[in-house]
Amino acid sequence: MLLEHIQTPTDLKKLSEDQLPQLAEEIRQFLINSLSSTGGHLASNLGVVELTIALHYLFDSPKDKFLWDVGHQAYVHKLLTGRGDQFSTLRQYKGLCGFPKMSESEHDVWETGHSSTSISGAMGMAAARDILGEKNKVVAIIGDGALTGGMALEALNHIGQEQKDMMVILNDNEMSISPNVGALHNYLGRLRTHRHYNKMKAEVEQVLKKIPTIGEPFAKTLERVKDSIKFLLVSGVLFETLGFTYLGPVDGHHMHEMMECLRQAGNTKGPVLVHVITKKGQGYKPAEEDSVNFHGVGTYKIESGAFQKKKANAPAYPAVFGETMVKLAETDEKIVAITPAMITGSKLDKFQKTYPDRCFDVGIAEQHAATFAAGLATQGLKPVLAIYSTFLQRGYDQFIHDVCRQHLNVTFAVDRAGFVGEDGETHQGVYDISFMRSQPGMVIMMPKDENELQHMLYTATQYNKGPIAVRYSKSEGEGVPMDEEFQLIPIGKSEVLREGSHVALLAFGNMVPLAVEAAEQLAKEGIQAKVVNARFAKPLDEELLLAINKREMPIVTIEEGTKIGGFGSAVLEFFAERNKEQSVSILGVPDYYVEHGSINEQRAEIGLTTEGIVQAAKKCCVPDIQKI
Ligand SMILES: Cc1ncc(C[n+]2csc(CCOP(=O)(O)OP(=O)(O)O)c2C)c(N)n1
Ligand SMILES: CC(=O)[C@@H](O)[C@H](O)COP(=O)(O)O
Ligand SMILES: [Mg+2]
Repeated sequence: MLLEHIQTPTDLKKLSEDQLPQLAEEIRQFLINSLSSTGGHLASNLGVVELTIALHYLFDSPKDKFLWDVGHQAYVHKLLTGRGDQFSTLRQYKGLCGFPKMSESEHDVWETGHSSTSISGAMGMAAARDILGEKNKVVAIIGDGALTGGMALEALNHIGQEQKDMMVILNDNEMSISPNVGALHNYLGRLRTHRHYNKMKAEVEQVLKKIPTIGEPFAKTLERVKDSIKFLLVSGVLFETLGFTYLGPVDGHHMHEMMECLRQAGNTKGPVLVHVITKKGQGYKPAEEDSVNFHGVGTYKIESGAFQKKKANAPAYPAVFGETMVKLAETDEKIVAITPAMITGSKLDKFQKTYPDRCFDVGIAEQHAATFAAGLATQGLKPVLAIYSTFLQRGYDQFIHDVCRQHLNVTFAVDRAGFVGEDGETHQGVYDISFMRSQPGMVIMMPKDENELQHMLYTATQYNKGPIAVRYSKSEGEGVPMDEEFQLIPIGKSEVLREGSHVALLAFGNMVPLAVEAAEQLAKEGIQAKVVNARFAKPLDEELLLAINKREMPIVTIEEGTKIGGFGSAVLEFFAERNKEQSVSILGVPDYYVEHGSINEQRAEIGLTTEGIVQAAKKCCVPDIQKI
């Protein structure tokens, strides 16, 4: 066994090149075994085994900087940098992070989770190196999916101008989470299919050069002719025009070929783009055949690839979203759906199949997605942008500048709102209430359960006074029955679930069930809590708030979102603006990044639990009640 003797890249370099394919095989088996019980991003990592070995074998991390785009494919990198013994804790609370993490290793020089940032980061490191007069390589490793992210192209554009010595390794497996999309993807396809062109050209040159006297000059002429043809038809002309030396395409699973290509890249001045062709899920048949479902897996049986239990926290709400969208579109032909590369995660597959002309997967392009939605809305259509809370952050200016400011009728179906569990701090959907609330006229809803989600989606597509957001969590749902008919929810109106006179629990969205439980516990201690399903973080139910204030009841607000500028802040502002005395305790995400673990562990860490609500209510009840 070779892998067990590798704790650092120095250990790796002691191997002969001939031993590397065996090491690759051992790493593959390790990943397949380990992730069968922890889950994780299996398929992407199986695709970069040889590439990662070659990079650590040829270059000198951490002096040479490796930046893993998205970072979900950095498990092999972690294995080769001394973290193999931590893989049993992968993506678990206080365990190994599923993405690069500086606090874990000096070899993790750049933290990722959101896509398309590696090339910009690499350019920054290359520019800094040159200013500081240092000598080291800088390598961004980016997938074909991540390359559809606009900022990746911004970075390529800048690098081409600056001509820094650096490498961009394009890991092209034709897949994003789903099959990759876009014109760039089609272009890469032409390069992929013509990779045999290079081989054929080299063979012809070899033969010609053997012909005495005329052979050499003829070969050169032919070279020029062929290069111009290649340049026009199949070369990395896009990248070469941007000022990169384009190398490849190279077989990313052929260790020797890749080593040769990376050596050449390492000896090439200026920016180099190495086009590596890999297979997502390489070496594990179930993942090769279904890399979509093996992109991010829960636990599975190794022999068959059968998933043992749904991915941790299999969310209930996206399925309701997907079903509701199909129903709504049946009777409203103006409804169109947009997803930035998350068609399966957002459960828009059925909508895409049913209404292919009204479903747009724009690739990993959240900025474009938001402004594209704005464009659709200007023409009277009803775009529904299905977007994870955390990824909406990528389209924030477009949200403000193109949608809100123009008061366009765009529905934001903000999925994975709140804690997301194992993906951790880069993916927590805890800022959207705060960053959306700042926009004049914005409407922000969150359902207490799956049934209310369908009504909120219906309400949003009927609403025509500007943008509206329905956020829903990664919770496993409440399993409530679904009404047959859609109901309109009056904008800004809350729902009182339980009357009480000692304290008012204003719960937003998926926090409502916790508040109901807390009220039942409080009642056992003689404290009568009023429980309100807030439904809206904007606009607030002013009538309800004033009535609570009039009865001098303390308020506890509860939201799975940052306390800074969230729903609780809105309630505080409401009373402050009216110079009203009012006790408000805000339960929410404190001012720090909550790391990976299960959703329940994350909630427990910050006291966003039934017990946490009980304690907060007791603390703010009127003094004589506290004696109870
Ligand atoms: C800004 C942003 N949007 C969406 C995602 C979700 N996401 C994670 S991986 C992925 C696909 C990445 O495809 P690619 O870069 O080709 O990597 P592969 O998994 O094929 O190795 C997507 C869309 C993300 N991480 N960041
Ligand atoms: C790495 C990445 O950003 C995605 O794969 C993300 O992990 C998907 O999240 P869900 O599993 O919640 O769809
Ligand atoms: Mg890919």
